[in-house]
Amino acid sequence: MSDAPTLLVMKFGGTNMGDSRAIRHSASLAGRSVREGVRVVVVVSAMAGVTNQLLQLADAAQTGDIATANDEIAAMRTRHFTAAQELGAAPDSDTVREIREMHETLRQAVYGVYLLRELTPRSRDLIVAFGERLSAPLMTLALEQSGVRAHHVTGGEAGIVTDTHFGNARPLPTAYARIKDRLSGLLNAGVTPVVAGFMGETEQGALTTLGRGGTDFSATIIGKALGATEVWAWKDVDGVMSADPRVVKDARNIEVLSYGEVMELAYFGAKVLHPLAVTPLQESGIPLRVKSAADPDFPGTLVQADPHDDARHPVKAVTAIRNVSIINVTGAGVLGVPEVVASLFTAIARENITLLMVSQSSSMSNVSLAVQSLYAERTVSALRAAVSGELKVEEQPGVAVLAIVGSGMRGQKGVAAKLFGALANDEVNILMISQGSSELNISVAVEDAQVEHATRAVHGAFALQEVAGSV
Ligand SMILES: Nc1ncnc2c1ncn2[C@@H]1O[C@H](COP(=O)(O)OP(=O)(O)O)[C@@H](O)[C@H]1O
Ligand SMILES: N[C@@H](CC(=O)OP(=O)(O)O)C(=O)O
Repeated sequence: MSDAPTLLVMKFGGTNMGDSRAIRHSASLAGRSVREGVRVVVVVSAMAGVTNQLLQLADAAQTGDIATANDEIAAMRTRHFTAAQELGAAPDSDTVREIREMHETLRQAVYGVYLLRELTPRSRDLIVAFGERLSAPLMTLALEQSGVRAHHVTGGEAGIVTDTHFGNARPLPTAYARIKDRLSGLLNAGVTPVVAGFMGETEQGALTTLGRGGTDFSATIIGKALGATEVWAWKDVDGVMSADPRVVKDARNIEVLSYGEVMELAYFGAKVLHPLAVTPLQESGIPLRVKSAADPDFPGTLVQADPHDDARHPVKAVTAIRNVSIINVTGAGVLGVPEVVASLFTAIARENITLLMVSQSSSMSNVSLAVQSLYAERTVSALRAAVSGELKVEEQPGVAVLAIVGSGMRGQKGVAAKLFGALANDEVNILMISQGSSELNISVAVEDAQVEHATRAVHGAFALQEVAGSV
């Protein structure tokens, strides 16, 4: 960064909000910049594990198991009370009262699901967003305790107005002016806004969520709205790594990535960022920094507009999506008819299912589609309905998609050969192959049981442990 930042949006994820110690440390990271005269907006995720717990208890209520749902809510309340107490909240404080009231509202919402035995995407969103609504007051408390004036708001109160795609909502163009309007007052008054991430609300005021991992997206939406100097996503890793460090022990931090590269990585399973997180930053060119909360002075990964290529190392990272199914559509001759292929894709689009990979045999007797196994049944039914018995539609489960990513592979010869060679040496069978015309990635479908050692083999073959981060 050449100039000192004037406004930073800082995102803290579930791990960095996991307990009172983690929250106090996160608050100290934000406080450090505030004390240096930087205006900071803090965006928080739910305490680690809470989002999954909320999803599970909502399902329990829907199936009639209200006792389990209530036990989970009680355990969650204890966890938030404990954190508040450890952060110094008195039993009669605003924070404790707010946490108590929110759990009561949550209990009522879950009871409604139990009575109706119905969990709509809209009610699931309302329930699942309580995690972030509950962690925001804890961050405010920690900031106030460290001498930073702070005030928390929900995503809707912060101005994040979205469409009505519950569970996967997108900001409306009007959101940006509204966010600026809502948050500037606090910032101008010297108050640090704490925004509950992951959520927005419709024009009618119904709560929406932005998809799993959506707090990254909340932060970049706010960053764009306020014209932030940078957006900082604090993580439990050094930055974006050359592979998932849980799978590849010697994965290295990548110093610089382009928006496009990060999107490919996130799309192909690198859980480190939400796939759409960089999209709000693309037009304005605002950089995103992925930083380690454990090592705040380490520069982490800078994500920016320009590619930063190193001709010697065209591939920057290897990543994988697990739990994938290949859907094979076969039927000699029929698939050669353009209308038939069009009807397959129309059926998929109608179901709003994301295709991870597509390939068609040149004899036109087979089309293979890779989808997350979660959507396999729906995909098979939709395709069978679309081709009405003329073609065979079958699921092949137990697949994973492995991708190598890097803008430097554009026009480079031998990259695919090296990938296939590494997989062959490791006795990994390739089920499908695809390369986008942008040449930012090459992806292959392999058996899920082989994906971890395949990832390590590919990481080694491209010598990522030696070069990533040293560009
Ligand atoms: N290429 C990668 N680089 C860094 N982390 C990765 C990568 N792929 C997967 N991960 C995983 O992503 C995790 C961080 O993402 P996440 O837990 O969603 O962050 P947070 O909740 O703190 O925002 C890491 O613990 C790591 O295991
Ligand atoms: N809590 C939400 C949103 C989120 O972004 O969380 P995290 O930052 O912990 O990945 C989720 O689990 O999906």
